[in-house]
Amino acid sequence: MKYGLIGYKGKMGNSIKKLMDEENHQLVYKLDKNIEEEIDIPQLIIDFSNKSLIDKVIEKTQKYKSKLIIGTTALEQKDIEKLKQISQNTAIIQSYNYSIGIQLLIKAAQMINKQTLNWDKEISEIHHRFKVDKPSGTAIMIKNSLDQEINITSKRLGNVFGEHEINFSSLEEIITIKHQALTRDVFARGVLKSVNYIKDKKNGYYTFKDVMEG
Ligand SMILES: NC(=O)C1=CN([C@@H]2O[C@H](COP(=O)(O)OP(=O)(O)OC[C@H]3O[C@@H](n4cnc5c(N)ncnc54)[C@H](OP(=O)(O)O)[C@@H]3O)[C@@H](O)[C@H]2O)C=CC1
Ligand SMILES: O=C(O)C1=N[C@H](C(=O)O)C[C@H](O)C1
Repeated sequence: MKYGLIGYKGKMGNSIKKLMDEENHQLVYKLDKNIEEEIDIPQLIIDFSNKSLIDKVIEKTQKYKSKLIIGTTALEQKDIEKLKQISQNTAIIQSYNYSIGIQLLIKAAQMINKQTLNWDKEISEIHHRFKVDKPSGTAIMIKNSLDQEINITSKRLGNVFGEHEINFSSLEEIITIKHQALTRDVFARGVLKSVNYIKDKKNGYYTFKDVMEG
């Protein structure tokens, strides 16, 4: 598939390009801070850049009439609404976390949450020192999946790829569930899975949960 990569010089961009190359996809459009290169019309745009670029991402998706897989976090509700609007004319997959493990963690958390409604709950996340947004998009996604106000604490340490922990506590016991990303490739592999999912989709707004249940 001919694809474009926005944020292609970044940590995720590098990981995604490596895996897309292995699957013989062709990178025909690149956009990063100091470069824009168009070799051909991309059928799909993949965006792992920065929320400040969202209008440019939408503009390019509309210009090329391409499909879109977006992983950039810290989007505002108005940005999500714009993506849903343009998904009437193309297929879009949006997720703050493309790892299979986090989808399973959310399922487990929802099951536990149903049985512990009056328990104390806390979400904590740790990421590398270069991460510009706080809390992580994944922590927000977990909180939203439990549909209740839950405190989130964040740490920015070294080169941590992504750790998310949820604690459920009564006065007599604690349940802790945790996910650790050991490589950025875990997210890139979820993007590859999403590329195969979106191939035959005409239009619509999808999440990585839809891809997993595909
Ligand atoms: N959904 C998921 O599964 C995952 C999502 N993410 C998210 O993906 C995004 C990127 O993460 P990561 O790759 O670690 O970040 P990086 O900072 O390594 O990469 C971001 C890239 O986008 C470029 N960029 C940033 N701002 C602009 C701008 N205003 N104009 C043009 N280019 C810009 C950066 O260029 P420069 O380096 O020159 O600033 C860089 O090349 C983040 O939002 C992160 O939270 C990360 C991992 C997994
Ligand atoms: O910036 C990162 O690295 C990550 N960001 C995403 C988030 O904000 O949840 C996903 C993952 O945890 C890695």
